[in-house]
Amino acid sequence: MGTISHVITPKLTLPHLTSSRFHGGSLFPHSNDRVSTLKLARVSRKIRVSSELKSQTSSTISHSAIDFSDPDWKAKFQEDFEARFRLPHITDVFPDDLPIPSTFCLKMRTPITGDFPGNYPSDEEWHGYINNNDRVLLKTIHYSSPTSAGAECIDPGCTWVEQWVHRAGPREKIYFQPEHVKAAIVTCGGLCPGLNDVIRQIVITLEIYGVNKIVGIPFGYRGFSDQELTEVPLSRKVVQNIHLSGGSLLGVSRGGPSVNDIVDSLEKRGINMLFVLGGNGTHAGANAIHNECCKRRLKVAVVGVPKTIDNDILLMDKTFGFDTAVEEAQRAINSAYIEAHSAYHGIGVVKLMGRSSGFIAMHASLSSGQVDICLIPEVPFKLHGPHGVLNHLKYLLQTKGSAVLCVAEGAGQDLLQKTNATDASGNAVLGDIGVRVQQEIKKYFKEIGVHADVKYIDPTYMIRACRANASDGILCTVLGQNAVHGAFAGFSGITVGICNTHYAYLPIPEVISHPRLVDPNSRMWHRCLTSTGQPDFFDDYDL
Ligand SMILES: Nc1ncnc2c1ncn2[C@@H]1O[C@H](COP(=O)(O)OP(=O)(O)O)[C@@H](O)[C@H]1O
Ligand SMILES: O=P(O)(O)OC[C@H]1O[C@](O)(COP(=O)(O)O)[C@@H](O)[C@@H]1O
Ligand SMILES: [Mg+2]
Repeated sequence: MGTISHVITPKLTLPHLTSSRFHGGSLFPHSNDRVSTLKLARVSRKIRVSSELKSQTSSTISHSAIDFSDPDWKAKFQEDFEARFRLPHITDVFPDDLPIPSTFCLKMRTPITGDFPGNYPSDEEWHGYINNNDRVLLKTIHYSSPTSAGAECIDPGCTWVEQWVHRAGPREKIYFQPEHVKAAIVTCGGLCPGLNDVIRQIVITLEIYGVNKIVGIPFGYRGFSDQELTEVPLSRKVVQNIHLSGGSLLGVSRGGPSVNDIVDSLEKRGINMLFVLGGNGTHAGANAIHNECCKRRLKVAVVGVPKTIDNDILLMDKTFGFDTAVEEAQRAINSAYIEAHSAYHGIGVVKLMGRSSGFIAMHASLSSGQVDICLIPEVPFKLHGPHGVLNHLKYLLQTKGSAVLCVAEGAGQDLLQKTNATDASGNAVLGDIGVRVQQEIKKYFKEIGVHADVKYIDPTYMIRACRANASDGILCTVLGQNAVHGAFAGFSGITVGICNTHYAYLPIPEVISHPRLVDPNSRMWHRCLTSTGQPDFFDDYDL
């Protein structure tokens, strides 16, 4: 694809009180500056972010290697970007593989007649296909300066550089004959609302292409090696109503067999399309499976659908299940609020999931409007001392009579004893910050002789075991369908996500290089601080 170059020439100017229309100049000299100074005084605590965190919150690229004195740096950057986001394809390994016309054509397949190859669509023109050169723009804001809120600039001058990724959807030509496909679906890691919706859509879409060998692998990657676990045959009939309940029809697990064993199992079972639903770990596994299949010259399409309520996958607007988890968390926060509000000097503490990313806690706090203190892993805090959480709670009891604190499970780990323990997937087992915060609050108020009625709510598993809400239901539907389109189009080692409201295919390594984190200098975190009214819980010299 050629590079499309844009010159930003702002034609639309917003009417402003300082414009010449207002005779005698501005009614409010420097009003803009003053308002923003006042407003931002509370929220613009530019948090000193470690360089590690900085690189993790900016979701595209490490720019340190770019030589900006080179007049061609922008073209080179875009070329490099295009190469990085190129989608691995079956023809990389099988260059002689020829595509056939797609069997996905809604016009031809309503009602589904089922038998192939006799029912391939005719030559009739249908405009429902995505062109392989279609692209989605990854970044849509032109920041005029690196100091603009949330700016993600590539060069010090904040040059506008377009970053295009591949558009998801059905292609006119496909690389698998439906009658030769055996498709498998596997769900790994922890639960997440919407898993059943995605399974359902994958099955339904595969059937529309004409696939009739579809199986589920039980209990995550473990199902590939455990002899006691047998494949689950899947069809539209089986999955018709599964989205009405939470969990996964197939079950989930952490840990499991080696990549070699998984690929052995794929070979033995004759699986040539694998749909992998999971988070960072699962995708690392999916990419390794894809690489191993390439190495063994197996024609297998491995396509991921990102699943994580933590919303910690890079580049995407959000992952499915996140919205539902935030919504479900409202019930816990509201209960904490009612309890705290109804008690004399009541303090409600709610612990929410979020291993390394505080998105659930931040969004749930923002959404509820009932939280006074939100603590997330990305922002350090102190419990004790004049600027600590406990002193602020005392202030809240004095001024409001009650308080609600929402803490993400990965927050404040520096305050807890490190265990070095890991789960079966190798994820660090975290100390319980919710319990610790609760204990410290009780101890503190006892010590200072102030009455405090502390209620602790831990809805952890409740927010992820529920059924997907309507908006997640739609997201799951589109992701599931696009996963199948991606596999039939011959892509492998890819995943599907929503980027700037459009659906895109992304090479797996680009989305899992590190967990996506809340940027403490982002507008969303600032909005959260404005909403809760909380101060900084650390001093500059603490960092
Ligand atoms: N780096 C990796 N390479 C291969 N497989 C992995 C890797 N990390 C995790 N896995 C496997 O992926 C599955 C899910 O990983 P886990 O971290 O528990 O959940 P999630 O995918 O939600 O992050 C597990 O079966 C685990 O063994
Ligand atoms: O008890 P489990 O199953 O290990 O799950 C706990 C973890 O699951 C999560 O909800 C999601 O993690 P995954 O994306 O790895 O599944 C984390 O927030 C949490 O730490
Ligand atoms: Mg994970």
